[in-house]
This record gives sequence, C-alpha cells and structure tokens, in this order.
Amino acid sequence: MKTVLTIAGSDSCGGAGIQADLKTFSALGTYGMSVITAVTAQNTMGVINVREMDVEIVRDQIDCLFDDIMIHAVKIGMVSSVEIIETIGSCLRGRTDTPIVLDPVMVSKSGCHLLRPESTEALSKVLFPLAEVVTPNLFEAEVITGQKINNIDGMEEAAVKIHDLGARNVVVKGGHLAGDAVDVLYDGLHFDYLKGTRFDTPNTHGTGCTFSSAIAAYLAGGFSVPEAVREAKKYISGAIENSFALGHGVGPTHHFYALYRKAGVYNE
Ligand SMILES: Nc1ncnc2c1ncn2[C@@H]1O[C@H](COP(=O)(O)OP(=O)(O)O)[C@@H](O)[C@H]1O
Ligand SMILES: Cc1ncc(COP(=O)(O)OP(=O)(O)O)c(N)n1
Repeated sequence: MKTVLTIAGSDSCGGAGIQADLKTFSALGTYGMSVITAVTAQNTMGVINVREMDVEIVRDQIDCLFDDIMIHAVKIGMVSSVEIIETIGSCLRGRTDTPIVLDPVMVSKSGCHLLRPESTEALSKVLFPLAEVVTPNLFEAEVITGQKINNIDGMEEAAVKIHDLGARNVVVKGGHLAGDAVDVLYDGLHFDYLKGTRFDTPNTHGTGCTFSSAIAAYLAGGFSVPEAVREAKKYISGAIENSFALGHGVGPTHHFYALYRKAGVYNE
C-alpha cells in the first residue's frame, strides 16, 4: 500500500484542506495520513475563524509518523506562520527519499489569509528547496514573484522565477485566467502545457488542494513528475465537472463520482 501524508489545515466544511486531501488520497487508492497545522472554522461562504496549532504538536505529528511508517509522498498546504514553516522544514530536511508537493496556500477564495502575510518569505526560503513540485495559483505566483500575470507568457516567466527560488518543478495554475483551464509545468529546462476544458460551475472549493494532493498520490505510486501532474490534471478536471452545490456558497468538487458510478450507487 502506498502512503501519502498531508501537512495542512483543517476545513470544517470538508471541501478544501486536510479533508479534501484525504478524500483525494483515498479516491486514488493510496493510504492517507494527516498532520494538522491549523483548524479553520469554515463553510461554503467563508472562513469564520482560524486557530494555529502550536509548533510542538506539529513537530510531534510529523516525527511520530516518520519514526513508524514508510511515507511515499508528502503534500504541504496551509502552513500559516513562520514558526510552523520552520518546524516543518526542520522535520522534513534530510528526508530526501520522500517527494514533497507544496501548494503555497495564501488566501482562501473567500478572501481570508491562510498564510500570514509576513510568512511569505519563509515559505519560499524554507520550503521551496525541499519541494519536488510547487503548485501556485495565479495570485500566489504574483505575490511570490512580484509580477502581474495576465497570460501564458506571464505564467512561464513566473514559473522560471519560482524555479530559481529552489523548487525543482513548478506548476503555475491557470484556473483563474479566462478561457481553457491551462496550467504551465516547468522543470528548469522545458515547459509543458496542461490543457483542460473550463467547466462553468460556481462549485470550485478546494480545487488547488485536490490537484496538489492528486499529484502527491501519483508520485507515491511511482509516476514521474510529468506523468503525475498530467494524471492529477485529469483527476481535478473530473472532480470539477462533477462538483455540486452545497450550503449557500461555493460548493465542493466530487472525489468519488467515478467509483460511485462504477458501483452503481451514484446519487445525483
Ligand atoms: N472552472 C474550472 N474548470 C476546469 N478546471 C479548473 C477550473 N477552475 C480551476 N481549474 C483547474 O483546477 C486546478 C486548480 O487550480 P486553481 O483553481 O487555480 O487553484 P486554487 O484553488 O489554488 O486557486 C488547476 O488545474 C486549474 O486549471
Ligand atoms: C484549511 C484550508 N486550506 C486551504 C484552503 C484553500 O484551498 P484551495 O484549494 O485554494 O480552495 P479555495 O479556498 O480557493 O476554495 C482552504 N480554503 N482551507
């Protein structure tokens, strides 16, 4: 059994964060584990409150898993503070056999800061060099590089700059551009373009979390980075196509539609 660990925040409504990550790991046939960095009180309309975990419990969660279990890939999401970032860095540095996918989560769709603004530099300095793949969305890529991004050329320029900060592979996600949903993968030498149909749905809560977790699950399964990213793109596209309304705001993507259909229990 391949194992994948998510180090991220809890989303009480289950569409993003730890909950989305664990659903993704299960849907892709891997065994999921979690290290919680923060608890958010969150629903489909927004984030009401955030409580960071103290660094001791973050460290103990990570160390006790690595002490006991073979971990085939790690995904990192919401990390919140400089102290939590440095703790994660010191726990994972040296564990070079385990590929790390870093989703540099900054602000939720509803506009809440999930990374303290003063932590941006620590995120890139401490965690980018440990990451096999970094997956910024357009806004995150703009904050990291200090440049505005309006098109694929801008995504390519940002990918190069983020690669220069130490990430071995960069996927700049085009989910927030108009037109097809095109993401740009850069490995330091070549660009690869992941083209997806844009689905006209308001229910996109947790798309970035799901995409990065799917990359981690495929890396755990032994896929190369380009293969893992390509398969993850198929997975997130299907999850968005089958997303559904929940609550009064932005609904979640659907992780299990394929399994449910196969089992004949799919419930529209
Ligand atoms: N409406 C959509 N239709 C199809 N794919 C989308 C849509 N919105 C986002 N995506 C894809 O979902 C993935 C996550 O991207 P994005 O939503 O930009 O991340 P984030 O949640 O970090 O803002 C990317 O592969 C992106 O291209
Ligand atoms: C606990 C937590 N972590 C991350 C996010 C952001 O997830 P993302 O996939 O970027 O989805 P949206 O917030 O953009 O819907 C979150 N909301 N909560």
